[in-house]
Amino acid sequence: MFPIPVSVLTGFLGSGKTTLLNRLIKEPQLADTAVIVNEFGEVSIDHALVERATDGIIELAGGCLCCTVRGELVDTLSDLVERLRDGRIAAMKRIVIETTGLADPAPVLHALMAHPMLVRTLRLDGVVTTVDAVHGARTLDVHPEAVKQVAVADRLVLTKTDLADPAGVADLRAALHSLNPNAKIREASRADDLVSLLACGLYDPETKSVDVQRWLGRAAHDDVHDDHHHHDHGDHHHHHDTSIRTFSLTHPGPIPSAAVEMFVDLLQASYGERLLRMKGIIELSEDPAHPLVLHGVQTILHPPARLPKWPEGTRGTRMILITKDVPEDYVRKLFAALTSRPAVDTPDRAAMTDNPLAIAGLKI
Ligand SMILES: Nc1nc2c(ncn2[C@@H]2O[C@H](COP(=O)(O)OP(=O)(O)OP(=O)(O)O)[C@@H](O)[C@H]2O)c(=O)[nH]1
Repeated sequence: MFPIPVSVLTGFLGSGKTTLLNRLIKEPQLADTAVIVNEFGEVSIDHALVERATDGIIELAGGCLCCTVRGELVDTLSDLVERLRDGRIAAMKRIVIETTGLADPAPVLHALMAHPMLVRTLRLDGVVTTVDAVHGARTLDVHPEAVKQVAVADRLVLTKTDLADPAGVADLRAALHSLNPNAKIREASRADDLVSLLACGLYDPETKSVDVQRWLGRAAHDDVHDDHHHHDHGDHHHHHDTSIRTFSLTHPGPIPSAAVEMFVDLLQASYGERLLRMKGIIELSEDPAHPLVLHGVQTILHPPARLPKWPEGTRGTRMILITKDVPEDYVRKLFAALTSRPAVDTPDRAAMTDNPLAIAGLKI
């Protein structure tokens, strides 16, 4: 039964991790796979979006997998191993951990390679990193986490090549190759043999760049000093990058599609690529029985999808926004106005619809 191979699935915000995971777990050969997804934000959306009828999906709540819930990841894995040992759960062939898009993968890998109990029972079997072909190059320039995710990978999966300009894709491939010459690059649209994507062999930091070895070393250092100086390691940019914020918006009742459209249009027009990620499950007035799933990734709004029914009988609208330099207060007021829940000093939807940009007291 042991050691159980563990795959880490990482990649920047909205780069297609869950989409790939959904394809993977449908493969019959991967039927006995436990999936651990890292939930971000206060409301649960990711769980609803991983398409699996049975359980076997474990959610880690709150924040970034690499820092705040690293302890929780270790606890979850230890607990899983315990339950396997005494037969409380059926044997599994593999564990897949999907990190959040902003996660620095180094501490997660370090935990898997250095934790005394986990190294005996689990075997890190590779890191798969998704890279969005539309935004990838720019994201690598702006977000150091994205560079690390690429650098630690065994396999790089290019997503959204169907939406990208081919010359840009060629440049991106070259950039990826120079960041991580040993990783195989595949296109999600062509990845027919999905199972082989996961089986990478024992994870070997030696084949990675010198930077990766330094990052992993740094993660070890973090462990030793965990209690004392949590936040003073320069590599943890997202802790210090206070301009990046995650917040959620909820509304208990249905929302007209025109209001949803206006909300998303205004946000995208105003903030563009600063709207790093938007993810929502929406109860539409026009069709409340079928949840609408919205995915925004920087400047792109993907075609909305419908779920056949509400997960766990929950209705209403939940949205998660991950933003850079976007005033949360403005977004909240806009959402309140469009959902006809006027906050103090905020006009209602009718007033907004007439002249949405002229909201008293609101500046973009
Ligand atoms: N056209 C196209 N869309 C894709 C592709 N891969 C993913 N998407 C879309 O991109 C959006 C985001 O995909 P997800 O799989 O949720 O991305 P993620 O990396 O899990 O996102 P996070 O929740 O931020 O971690 C969804 O609307 C997907 O349908 C692709 O290869 N082509």
